[in-house]
Amino acid sequence: MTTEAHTKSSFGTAAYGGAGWVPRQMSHAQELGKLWASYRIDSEWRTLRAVIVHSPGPELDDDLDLEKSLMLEPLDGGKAREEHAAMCEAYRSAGIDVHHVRPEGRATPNQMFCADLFVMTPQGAIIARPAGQVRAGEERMMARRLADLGVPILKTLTGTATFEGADLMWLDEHTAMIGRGHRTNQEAIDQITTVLAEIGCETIPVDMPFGTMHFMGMLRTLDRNLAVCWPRRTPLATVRALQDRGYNVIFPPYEDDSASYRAMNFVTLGPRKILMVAGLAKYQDFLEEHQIECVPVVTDELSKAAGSVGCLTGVLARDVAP
Ligand SMILES: NC(=O)NCCC[C@H](N)C(=O)O
Repeated sequence: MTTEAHTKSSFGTAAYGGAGWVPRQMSHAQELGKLWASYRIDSEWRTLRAVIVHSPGPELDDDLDLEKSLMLEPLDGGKAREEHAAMCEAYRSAGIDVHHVRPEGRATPNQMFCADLFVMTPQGAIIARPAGQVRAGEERMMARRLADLGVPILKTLTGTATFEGADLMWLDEHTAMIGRGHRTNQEAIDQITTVLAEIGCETIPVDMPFGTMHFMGMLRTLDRNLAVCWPRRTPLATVRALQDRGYNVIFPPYEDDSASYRAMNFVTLGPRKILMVAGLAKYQDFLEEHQIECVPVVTDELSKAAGSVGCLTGVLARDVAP
């Protein structure tokens, strides 16, 4: 039977461009905080508002093959979980919202390193594509949770691109620097350069030395005009780009690889305030001499998995430039 709706012409109706049609009113950027959640970052130092973490579960109790699972030493799952819970509490005490990935099924042992699984931009997230086979798919759990939280996903990497979020740092509101190295390849840099250009941002790639893991370990930003870099490891182009933007670049005392790595693995809570690994008195003294307020958390057990505060923390939202 033919109904009236099927015989009447659709020409001139709103659905086909007629006078009743109301075009979309706002740009994507304007819709952040309205249709989409307002999570975004345009710096590494403005006040931190929200993070995403994965609190490790039974996956750390397995008898892990250290090399295959990219760990440094066997770790005690119970202690690691306690340390992780204390880190989350430190964020909450600082007034920061803590979201959890809650992966479906049993998590993989590195799922807790959330900083590697995405990176935020001024207009949404870029989903990472971890370089090692053992971490493949962790990003899917992150993407699902980000979508649930209302975070727009600007890009999921394709082809054979590999990128880990800890390789991208914001130098200013319009400029990101990416470390090309063990975890992030040129194909990923090309794709990220394109997507960031679409939102008016420039991408500067720099090469990292063999034997290093992430760019995060070479550059941390403490304030609008203060950055800390790893002596002799940070690319010249990074230090110069920071100085050109008015940063005072400081270099902490070098002790040994392990201590220096953990010392750089902090998260900036806001201008001149950081959440850092406890037990690094020399570095803490150095930072305090530069008027940095340090909030220490113990990560002795978690560090055996080759990552610490910075790696465990997916930064979701900071205040943005006015
Ligand atoms: N950003 C980081 O430094 N993440 C640490 C990742 C450790 C993990 N075991 C890995 O090798 O991928």
